[in-house]
Amino acid sequence: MSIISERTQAPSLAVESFAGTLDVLSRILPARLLKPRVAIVCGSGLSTLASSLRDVVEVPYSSLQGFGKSTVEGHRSALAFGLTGEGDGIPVVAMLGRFHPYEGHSLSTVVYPIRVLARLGVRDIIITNAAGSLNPNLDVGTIVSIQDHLALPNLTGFHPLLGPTRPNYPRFLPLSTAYSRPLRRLVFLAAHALRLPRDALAEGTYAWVSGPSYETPAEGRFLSAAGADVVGMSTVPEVLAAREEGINVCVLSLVTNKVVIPEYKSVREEVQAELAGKAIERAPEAEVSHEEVLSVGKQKAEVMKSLVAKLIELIAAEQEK
Ligand SMILES: O=P(O)(O)O[C@H]1O[C@H](CO)[C@@H](O)[C@H]1O
Ligand SMILES: Nc1nc2[nH]cnc2c(=O)[nH]1
Repeated sequence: MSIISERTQAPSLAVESFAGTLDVLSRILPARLLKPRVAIVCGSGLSTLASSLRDVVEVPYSSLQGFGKSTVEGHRSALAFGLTGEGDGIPVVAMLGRFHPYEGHSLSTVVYPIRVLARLGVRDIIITNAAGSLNPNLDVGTIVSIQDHLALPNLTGFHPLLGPTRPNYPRFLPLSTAYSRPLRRLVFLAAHALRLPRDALAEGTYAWVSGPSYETPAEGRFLSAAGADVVGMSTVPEVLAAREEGINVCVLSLVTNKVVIPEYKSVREEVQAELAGKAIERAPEAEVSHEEVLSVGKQKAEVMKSLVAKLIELIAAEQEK
């Protein structure tokens, strides 16, 4: 998959086979689950976000035309339809696993499920991810409500909305209000209702990179200097497709590791200190791993789950107004 082939394949049109997908869903799902009002995208290690749903019907991606297969550990490959909240319940759909371009998926495949969710009637989407911290104030375990993004791939031609103009879609999508302010407000109200500690939830900007390598320290400093607080390899294409489809977007990043390590010191300083007989303060040389990312996801699963469940309740109440 090269940028050129992405450009020339008219990505937004290539794999659209909505009728088939919707037909399968309408045959499998009971009527009360077929029209979800809110969707969740579960990030790396966060599939348990859907475990608070009841009356769940899981539909494997393999049975849905146009869907790829998630190949990353910590991502399953199914849609989970279910209910949350009291009484009749609020119909919700969760993507248990997403697609990343680094897996070899085209950008059109990456965003295809979002377009299907739009056709099911989803009006609000909560997109979650695991991310590295670029901001010294954001510690591992912090949940970050994303208010903006910095997407170098988009600015340099790797963009999910490239392709011929389509009827009923904006040619030039504005993004200045992509991260819904009303939904971000509800995130903080949900945290308040749950009495989460003040530092459990922060606000910040997400940098999208293609991966699959993690950042070098210099890349981390670069993204931080450019204004990003956390970095990850997903989410932004989904946000763009959701906005193009008219869905309100809320993004929650779980900080799973630090990318910018403030104590960074040069080897030269270390050697000079050593030669001068001074005590050597070695720079930490930690390496991030996907196992570490998944393990933080596991540790924080409960708090993420309760925040998302409360947020859905508040969203549903707003939808009813
Ligand atoms: O963004 P999600 O899918 O949560 O996953 C994040 O974790 C993986 C790296 O550990 C990358 O895929 C990165 O994007
Ligand atoms: N690019 C990137 N993605 C991540 N996902 C979880 N942690 C990281 C990280 O440090 N960098």
